[in-house]
Amino acid sequence: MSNIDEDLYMPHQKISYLQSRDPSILTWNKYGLNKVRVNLNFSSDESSVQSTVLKEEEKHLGVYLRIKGGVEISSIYKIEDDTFICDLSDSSINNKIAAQTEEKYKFSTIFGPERTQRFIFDVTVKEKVLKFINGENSTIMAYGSSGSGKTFTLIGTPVDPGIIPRAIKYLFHSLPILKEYPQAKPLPNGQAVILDDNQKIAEKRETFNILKDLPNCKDHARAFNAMQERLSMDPVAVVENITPIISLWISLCEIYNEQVYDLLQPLLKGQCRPKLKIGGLQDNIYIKDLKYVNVRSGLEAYGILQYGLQNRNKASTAINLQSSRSHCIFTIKLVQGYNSENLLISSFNFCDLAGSERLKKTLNVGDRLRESNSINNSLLVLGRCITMVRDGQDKKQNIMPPFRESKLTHLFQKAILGKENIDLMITINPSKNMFAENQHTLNFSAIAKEVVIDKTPVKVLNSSRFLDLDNASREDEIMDLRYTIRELRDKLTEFEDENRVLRDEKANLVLQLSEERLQHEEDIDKERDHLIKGYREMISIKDEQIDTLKRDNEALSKQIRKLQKINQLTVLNSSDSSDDVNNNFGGLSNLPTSCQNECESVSWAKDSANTFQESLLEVLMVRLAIPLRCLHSARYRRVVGMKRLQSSPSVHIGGFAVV
Ligand SMILES: Nc1ncnc2c1ncn2[C@@H]1O[C@H](COP(=O)(O)OP(=O)(O)OP(=O)(O)O)[C@@H](O)[C@H]1O
Repeated sequence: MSNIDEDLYMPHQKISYLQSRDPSILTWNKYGLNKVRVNLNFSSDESSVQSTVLKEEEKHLGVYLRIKGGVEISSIYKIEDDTFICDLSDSSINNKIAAQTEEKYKFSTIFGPERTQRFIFDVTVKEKVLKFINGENSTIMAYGSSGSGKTFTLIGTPVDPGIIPRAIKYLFHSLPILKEYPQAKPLPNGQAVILDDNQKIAEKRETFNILKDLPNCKDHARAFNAMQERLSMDPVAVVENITPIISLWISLCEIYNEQVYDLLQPLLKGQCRPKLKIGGLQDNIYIKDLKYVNVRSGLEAYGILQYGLQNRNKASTAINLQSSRSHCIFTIKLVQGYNSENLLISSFNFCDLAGSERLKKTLNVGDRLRESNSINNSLLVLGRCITMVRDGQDKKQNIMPPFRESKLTHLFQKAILGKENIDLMITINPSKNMFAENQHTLNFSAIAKEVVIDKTPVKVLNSSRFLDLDNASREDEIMDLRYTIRELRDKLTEFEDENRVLRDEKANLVLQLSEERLQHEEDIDKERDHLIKGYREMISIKDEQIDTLKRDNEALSKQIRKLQKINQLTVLNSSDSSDDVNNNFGGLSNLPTSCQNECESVSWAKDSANTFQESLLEVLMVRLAIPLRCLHSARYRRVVGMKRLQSSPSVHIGGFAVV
């Protein structure tokens, strides 16, 4: 250890608490009530590990129910010991499907709204922490609808910490002081390696770097210290046969929209959080490249947890102002032993599932809707997997549930199959308007409660195969390759299915297109025929009009010719010798042929019944300038074809008043 630079860890003033010891460590064993001796069993003989006799209750998955506090409990719910009863006869819940009057759900323990965080921790987790120190793996999963209190139960608040901070506290309370530098590190594939001096320094620097970036670290430190004071009187467990190698590591990741992200990975400005892959096979599924951060005290672990939680995807929905939009997995790993050949690795997973959501209630759209769909889908797969495990166990059949359909079930398949300690913390909001959500959650819990744990949890021991990193990584590579082959095969089948669907869709579209084209052509033909018919009709109407006009024109020309003759006669016989009349009538005798056209064009513009007469008058008065009084004579009237001209002294023609 000589080359380790002690100055490297000189605490920055702001994070000085990180280097101080937990008060719990200083008071370690001071309140040593109910001491528990933990005996580490390093025997690699599995039969010795499996010889432990399970209690009847432990043979099934542990399913706890927590009823949310601070809300009015609906009268339809009743608690009788460990049984939760829903009164389905209540008309207000409008449950049309219900055939029976009540539904009963049995749980390992029911925590009413009055139960404190501490009580819940004591019942559900405390003993598991000791098992964890003793080398066993455990998982606690919080399941419930959005806003029912999953995050509150697991994380809690600074004044009312949940299961995880209490577990951290209790763990460090029970362990002796850990060495300044970690001696061994867990590998992603579940094994562990001994660290050399440089690696030890690098790991310690990593922890320091994360904590120095933690905003509000003083608040977190204060919250944690306050919690420690409250917990200091708790009974502690004491590990008596401590091994020379003992290191604690934590990781935090989330499954968001079916992608795994490392929440402890510090990012540069503008850098996106990288997506992680899942590796391994069957009983050894793990997240590749997930970061494990070394911690030496509860305070450090709490700080790192807070750092990661700040990176978690949260958003406001109509149901919960701070709704978790992802499944979040917090893992504590403990590596203990004597040398690389005798290392025992245990892990404790805390999984805060995102809440199931009814889209009608959350009013989600856009990103929130996409998240809801992905959350609901993965919870649906979880439900299907648990149901199939239960059914398989019932019928003693080897059914393989669709674990790979979601990242969550893929990761926890060993625990769901009952090969590892797993407990479910079911949370419900007991208000009446959450009835449908609660029924769904309770039905899920009823199935989960029947899953049998078929093996005593097996301890993970380092075997000689994993003695050095080279071997471990080669083993890892083989597993990776196997996994990739399987993944590629799955993808190929998926692609083939998709391809078939697409081909069918294409054929349908081509058919549809040709049908539409035919239909379109028919429409065009119909339209064209219709237009042609219309034009033809219009042409025949116009022809008729032309004929009428021609006839009118001929009649007009006849009249004009008659007028010309009359005019000549009038000039010869007229008793009216006024100059005007003479001039005009003289002009009329020389009436040019264009005058006939004038008459014609005027009559064209008219549309009244007397068109022809009016046109004639117009020609006589305007073009030939025959005074109105002359037109009153019987001769003109006869020519024009009118019995009598208007008595009015003026006639309006073409907008001009002719007097
Ligand atoms: N047992 C309880 N007593 C008092 N308050 C509670 C309790 N459980 C939850 N709450 C409060 O209810 C609100 C919603 O709780 P929480 O965020 O834990 O729900 P959730 O189930 O995690 O929701 P989501 O799935 O949307 O993330 C929070 O303000 C929390 O403090």
